[in-house]
Order: sequence, then structure tokens, then C-alpha cells
Amino acid sequence: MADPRSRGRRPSGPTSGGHPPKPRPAADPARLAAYDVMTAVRVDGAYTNLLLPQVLRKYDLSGRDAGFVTELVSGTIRRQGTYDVIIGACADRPQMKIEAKVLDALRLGVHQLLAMRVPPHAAISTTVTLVRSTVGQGPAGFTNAVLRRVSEKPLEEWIRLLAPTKVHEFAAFAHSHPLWVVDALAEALAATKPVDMRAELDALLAADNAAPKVMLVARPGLASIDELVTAGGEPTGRSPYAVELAGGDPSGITAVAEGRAGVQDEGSQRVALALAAAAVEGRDERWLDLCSGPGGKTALLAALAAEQGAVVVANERQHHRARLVVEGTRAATAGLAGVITGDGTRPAWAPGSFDRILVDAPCSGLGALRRRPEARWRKTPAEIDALVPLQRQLLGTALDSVRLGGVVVYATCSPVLAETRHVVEAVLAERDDVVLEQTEQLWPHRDGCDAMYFAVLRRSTS
Ligand SMILES: C[S@@+](CC[C@H](N)C(=O)[O-])C[C@H]1O[C@@H](n2cnc3c(N)ncnc32)[C@H](O)[C@@H]1O
Repeated sequence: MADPRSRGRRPSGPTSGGHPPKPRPAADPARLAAYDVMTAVRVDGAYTNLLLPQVLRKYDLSGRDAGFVTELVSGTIRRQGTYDVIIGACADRPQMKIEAKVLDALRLGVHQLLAMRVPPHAAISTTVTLVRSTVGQGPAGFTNAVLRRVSEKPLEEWIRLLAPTKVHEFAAFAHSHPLWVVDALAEALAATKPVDMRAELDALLAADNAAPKVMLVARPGLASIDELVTAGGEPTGRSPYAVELAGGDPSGITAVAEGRAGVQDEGSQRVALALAAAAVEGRDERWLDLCSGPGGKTALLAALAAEQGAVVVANERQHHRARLVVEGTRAATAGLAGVITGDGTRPAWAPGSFDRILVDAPCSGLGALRRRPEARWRKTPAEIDALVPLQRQLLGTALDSVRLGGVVVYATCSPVLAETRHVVEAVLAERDDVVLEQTEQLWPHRDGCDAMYFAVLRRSTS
């Protein structure tokens, strides 16, 4: 397998002696693969995580080569906010005036220069070759000039040189997040009253830029932690069912292939566990997962329900996602009553039907940015504004659907206050039959998981 650091060296061998001139070297498959993904993300709105496996197959890349491309693409897309400012400073024109195809390649080159251990000559020459073969000779010269200037300083020095002084602007540039996202995350973090707000904000944003390890769940009664440890995992010690995988393809693990275990962030596991662990007096037979697709939490809930003598009904508005719930729960059918496709705000059941209900609400996903490299650049504040009424309605429906004394857990994979606390407060303000028992905000830099929020609410009997 080629050493990624030596990528881009010219092939050795005779170069002269009366032979016709050699054709220009073609771009190498790893860079072409990365460039294809960058183009599809920009032009077609593709998702890096979904597209990467297809592109790796197309270029027949595996092992270390596949790892190189994955880091190159994901890291570049995450950090492009920082890189664009550096590119703008090194070019003879602002970054917005650079042709998009060339900018994609420049971003890839800058990531190799400033964040990967690719030697400068290899990072520059392979990017120049990529631009020459995909765009043309003129832009290749421009690329060469810009990357040479970028290579003159390490990342920290570029940040020191170009960063604005205001705290949030600095954080947005240094950690490559849109300013409005920094503002929203900082507001949510401040609500937890951190001792050193600036250090915490830095740690949170830095965590968003680190690729998370694969987390597995051993679904209780179906697989054990020991089984996953034997397959190469390591218990996190924080959740009774969580095992971290250092590397490799989780689908090759028998328990995962059979659906007895699954890939699931520890924060999501803790949400499902919070619903199952809440004390409930009297009947405890029927649980509801109101927004269940694609079914990660349903599968854990169904395994827990089976152990507690209950069953879960899974509801999901989108049919194709409801099908994913059916597939994902194939090993946990003992705890599953059925999967319904339906709008959770127009329930297909009578009020008070359930003993426990999970509302894992559709949300901005700003708590899971480390998993989705392009997400931070696609989300808008308007999307959050549009989701809030639906989030409130879904929580309202859940509270109507739970029996007196039963519990509802409202959860989001976002820490943004408008989607979390403010939704719960607004619904509580409208009703006098609900008690808030617990709220939790998890953070990647503190808890090693996505920034999940959950609130445990009880329908009061008095
Ligand atoms: C955050 S995801 C749920 C993730 C899921 N609980 C899991 O762990 O795999 C939110 C889901 O709510 C669904 N949804 C959106 N609006 C809905 C509605 N009105 N009723 C029911 N489900 C809805 C979305 O299609 C999406 O699948």
C-alpha cells in the first residue's frame, strides 16, 4: 500500500533518450476521488458520508488509501471556512471570485498542507496536476502560486495572522463554523454556566472538527458487551451497553450484521435509557416512539421493553424511514408491537394510550456536526424557526397520548435553546397537567457523544 505522505511523486524511470514526450501525468485516483465528492457535495447537495463509499468503490480504493480519502474530504469540508480565508489572503483575488472547481481543489490542497502529514511538494504538485487535468493549464498555474504561499506558514500562524479579535468571530474563523452557529452553540453552552466559557467554546468547536470513533450498542438481551469486546471493541464505561470501535468496518461484526447490536452514538443510547429507566407506577406495558425513523432508538427501546415486559409502537411520518425502522428492529421483535407510518401530530391512537413515550423530534442536528462534515454550511436559522412549531406540536401530542402518571421524554440532537429548553418551557406554560422531572444536555467535549438534549416530563395525576 502506498504511503499517503509520498503521494504525488513522479513515477520513476527514463525520461529522455529520443522518445516522444511523455503525456502529462494524470491526477492520482485518491485525489480524483476526493475531488469527485467535493463536486457532488457542492453541485448536487450530496452527503459526504453516503457518497464516500460509492466513490471509493468506483476508484477501487481500500485500506489506507480509503482512510486517506475519507480524512481528506471530511477534514477539508469541515475546515473550509478557515481555509477560504487563508486562500483569499494568498490569492490575487477574493475567495468568492475564484472559480468553484478551482476552489474545491485549492481547499483539498490546503488541507493536505496545513492539517495532514503530506509533504508540501506532494500536496502542491498533486493538486496542480488535479486542476490541470480537470480544469485547465491557466488555473493550474494559479493553484501552484496560491498553494506555494499557503505552504509558507503553519495553520496556527495563519490563524494568528488573519483571525478577527471578537471572541465569536475568532472562534468561527479558527474552528471553521458559521458565525450564527457559534452564537447559537455559545448561548446553549452559557446556559450550563461553564467556569471558563471561552475555553469551553473552543473545546466544543474543536470537538466538532474531530471525526468521532464508531460507537456500538449491545442491545440488551440480544448481545453482550463481552461479545462486542471480543470483536475488537472497548467499553466506554459510561453507558452499560456502549462499546467503542477503534477502526474497521462494523458491519463485519456478527452481532451487528444480525441486528442484535448496532452503530449508535452514546448520547442516543442515553436518551433511550432515560425513557426506560424513569419510574412509572402501575401499568407499564405500552411504549410509543413517536418520531422513530430510521429506528436506532426504537431498536434499543424494543430490547429494553422486552426485558421489562412491555412492547413499543414505532411511529414515523415518512414511509421509507418507517421501512428502515422495520429493518433495524428485525432482531428485537419480541419488544416491538408494530411500525406505523403516520403524522405524529394527528395520532392514530386514543388519548392516554401509552405508559412511556419518546419524542425524538426532527431538529437542526447542530449537536451532531462532527458526524456530518457539510451540515454546518447547509443549515440556516430559518430552518430552526420553521421546526419549532412542529417540535411543540409533537411534544403536545405525546403529552396527550400518555396516560396520567406516565412519562414523556422529549429529545433533540441539537443543543440550540430554541429547539430544546424553549420548546419544553412553552409547552409547560400552556398546560397544568405536566411536571418537568429532569433535563440533560450532553456535549461532545464533555461527554464524548453528540450534543443530545433530553427532558423527562410526567403527566401528573393531581
Ligand atoms: C431525529 S429523527 C428520529 C431519529 C430516530 N429516533 C432514531 O434514533 O433513529 C426525527 C424523525 O421524525 C420524523 N418526523 C418528522 N415529522 C414528523 C411527524 N409530524 N410525525 C412523525 N414523525 C415525524 C422524521 O422523518 C425523522 O425520521
